[in-house]
Amino acid sequence: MPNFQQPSAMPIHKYSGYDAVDIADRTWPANRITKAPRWLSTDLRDGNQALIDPMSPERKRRMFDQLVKMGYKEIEVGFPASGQTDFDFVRSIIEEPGAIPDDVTISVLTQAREDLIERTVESLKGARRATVHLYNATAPVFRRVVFRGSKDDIKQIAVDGTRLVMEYAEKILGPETEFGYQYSPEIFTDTELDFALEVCEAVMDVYQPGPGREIILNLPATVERSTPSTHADRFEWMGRNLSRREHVVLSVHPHNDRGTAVAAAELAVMAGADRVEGCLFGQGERTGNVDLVTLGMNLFSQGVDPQIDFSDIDEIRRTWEYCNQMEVHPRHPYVGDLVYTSFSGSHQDAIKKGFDAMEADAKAKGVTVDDIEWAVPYLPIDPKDVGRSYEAVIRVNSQSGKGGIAYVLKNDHKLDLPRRMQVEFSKVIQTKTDAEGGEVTPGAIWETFQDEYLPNEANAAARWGRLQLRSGQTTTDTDGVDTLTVDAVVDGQETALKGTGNGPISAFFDALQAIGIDVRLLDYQEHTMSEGASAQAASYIECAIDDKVMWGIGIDANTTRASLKAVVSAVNRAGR
Ligand SMILES: CC(=O)SCCNC(=O)CCNC(=O)[C@H](O)C(C)(C)COP(=O)(O)OP(=O)(O)OC[C@H]1O[C@@H](n2cnc3c(N)ncnc32)[C@H](O)[C@@H]1OP(=O)(O)O
Ligand SMILES: CC(C)C(=O)C(=O)O
Ligand SMILES: [Mg+2]
Repeated sequence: MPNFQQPSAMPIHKYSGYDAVDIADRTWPANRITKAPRWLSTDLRDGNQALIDPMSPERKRRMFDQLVKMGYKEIEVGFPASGQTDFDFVRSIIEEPGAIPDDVTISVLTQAREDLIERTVESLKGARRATVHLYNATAPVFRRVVFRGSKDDIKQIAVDGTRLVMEYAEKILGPETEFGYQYSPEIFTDTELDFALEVCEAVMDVYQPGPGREIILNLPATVERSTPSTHADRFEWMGRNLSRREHVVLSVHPHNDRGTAVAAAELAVMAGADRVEGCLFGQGERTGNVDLVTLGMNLFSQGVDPQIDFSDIDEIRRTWEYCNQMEVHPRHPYVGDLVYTSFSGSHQDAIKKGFDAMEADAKAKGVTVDDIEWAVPYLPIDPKDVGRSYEAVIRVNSQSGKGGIAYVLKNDHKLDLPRRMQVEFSKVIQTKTDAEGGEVTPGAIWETFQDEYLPNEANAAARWGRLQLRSGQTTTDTDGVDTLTVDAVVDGQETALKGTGNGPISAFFDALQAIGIDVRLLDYQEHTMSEGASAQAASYIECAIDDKVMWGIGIDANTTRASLKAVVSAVNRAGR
C-alpha cells in the first residue's frame, strides 16, 4: 500500500532530540521487577503545588490519613518554607500524638537557600522520623537562564545547601528525631550525565553516607524528555558510576510530559532504582507525576505484592477527588468507571466464556475461583480484588452480541440460556438498540426478556398470549404412558385439556394438537437456579410450531411444571 503521508507545516526546527546514552552492554532490558520498590507519595507536595486551589489543611489531613491507611511509609508532606499553611500543617501532624505512625517517615522539600533551609528544619522539630529534601536545577538551560552561573557555581549551591541542612538539623533537631537527607539534581533528564554524577558525588562528600547513614539521591524527570528506554539507560549509567552505591537509595521521580511516566518508572526500577516518587492517579505539575496507583496495580497484576492496599480503590478515588477537587478520568487504569466494562460483542463473548471456564476449572479442582489463577479474557485483573462488582463488566449497546446479554441474564438472574436461544434473544435486543440507540441497562434487558418469554410471570397487566397454564396433573400407567390433564386459559376461555405421550412434554403436545396447535420438540435443556429445597429450575424448550422455530422458557420449583411453562412460552411467542 503506498504511503500518502505528507510533511506537516509544524515548526519542527524549534526542537531538538535528546542524546542517547553510550551503554551498549546495558543489562536492564533482561531484568524483571520481582519486589515492590520503596514508595514515596508526594501528593501533599508535588501534587498539591500543581492545584489551582491548593488543599486546605483539612483536605491535606484527609489525604495524609488516606496515604497512611494505604501503607505508604514515606510521605512528602509539603514545602514548609513556602508559607504558613504548609508550615502549620507539618507542625499539626507532628504535634498531634499518633497522627504519624512510628513507621512512617515524613519528608519536606526546600530550595538550597539558607533562610528557607532554616525554616524547613524548624518545621520538623519533635518529629520521630523526618527527611529534608533539597533540590537545585543542574541542566544547562537552568544554569544559563535561571542561576546565571557556571557548572561549579551550580555544584556549589548543592554543596552549600547540603552543609546548611546538616548544620541546622544538628542545631534544631533533638535526638528524638531520626533524621534523613535527600538530594535531587532537578531537571536530571536534561543534565549531562557526568555533571549530574559530579554534583551527586560532591553532595555525598559533604553528607558522608555510610553504614547506617543512607543518602537518597533522587534523579527527577522534572520535565519528561526522552523515551523510557533512554531514561533507563541513564539510571543504569548512574548506578554503575556512583561511588558508595550500597549507601545510596537511588530514587526515580518521573513526570508525564510525554505520557510515558509509568514506563519510565518501571524501566528505571529494572535499571536499578530502589525507590519511586509519585502521586496517586498521576496528580502533579502539568501532565502530572507518575501514577503510584497504576505502578502498584501493575505489580499486583503480575503477582508481585505492591505492599500498598488498593482493595477499596473507589474509596481511595473518592478521597482523592475530594482532596484535589478533580475527577478521575473514566478510562484511568484500574479505577476509571469504564475500565472493567466491555460493550463490544466479541469481548463480551470471551469474557462470559472466561468466567464459565474459571468456574468449571475451580469445580474440577475442588476449590473456589479465588484459589486459581485469573484467566478471564479482556480483564487484566479480577475487578473484585479492588472492590468492584461484576455488574459493570458487561454493558450492552448496539455493538454488543449474544454473549454480553447472556452474561447479564446469567449473572443477574441465574439463567444460563442455551446458545441458540442466546442468538434468538440477542436479535430482540438488537432490534431495540437499533431503534432506540444508546445503552440497554441490565434492568431493561430483564424487562424485555420477561415480556418476550415470561409474560405470564410478570405483572398481570402486561400479560399476553393465547395460552396460560393454571394447573396440571400427570399419571403414568403400567406401560409407561403418561396421561396429562391441564387446566388452562385458551384464548381467554377456561379450558380443560387432556393428552397422552411417553412423557409429560409429549402428552402436552398431544393435548395441544386437540386444539389445533401443532408442536414438535427440537431441543430441551434445564438447570437448577440455586441450591436447596426451595430451588427453582429453569427449562428451555426449542420447538417447531407450525412453520416457526421458537424457544420458550419456564421457571418453577417443579421441573415438570417448568417444562410445561416453557412449551406455553414458545407457543405464545409463535402466535405473537
Ligand atoms: C520541580 C519542582 O517541583 S521544584 C519545587 C517547586 N515548588 C515550589 O516552588 C512551591 C513553593 N515555593 C514557594 O512558595 C516560593 O518559591 C518560595 C516561598 C519558597 C520562595 O519564593 P521567592 O523567595 O519569591 O523565590 P522564587 O521561588 O521566586 O525563587 C527564585 C529565586 O530562587 C532561586 N532558586 C530557585 N530554585 C532554587 C533552588 N533550588 N536552590 C537555590 N535557589 C533557587 C532562583 O534562582 C531565584 O533567585 P534570584 O531571585 O536570585 O533570581
Ligand atoms: C523537587 C524535584 C524532585 C521535583 O519535583 C522535580 O524535579 O520534578
Ligand atoms: Mg516533580
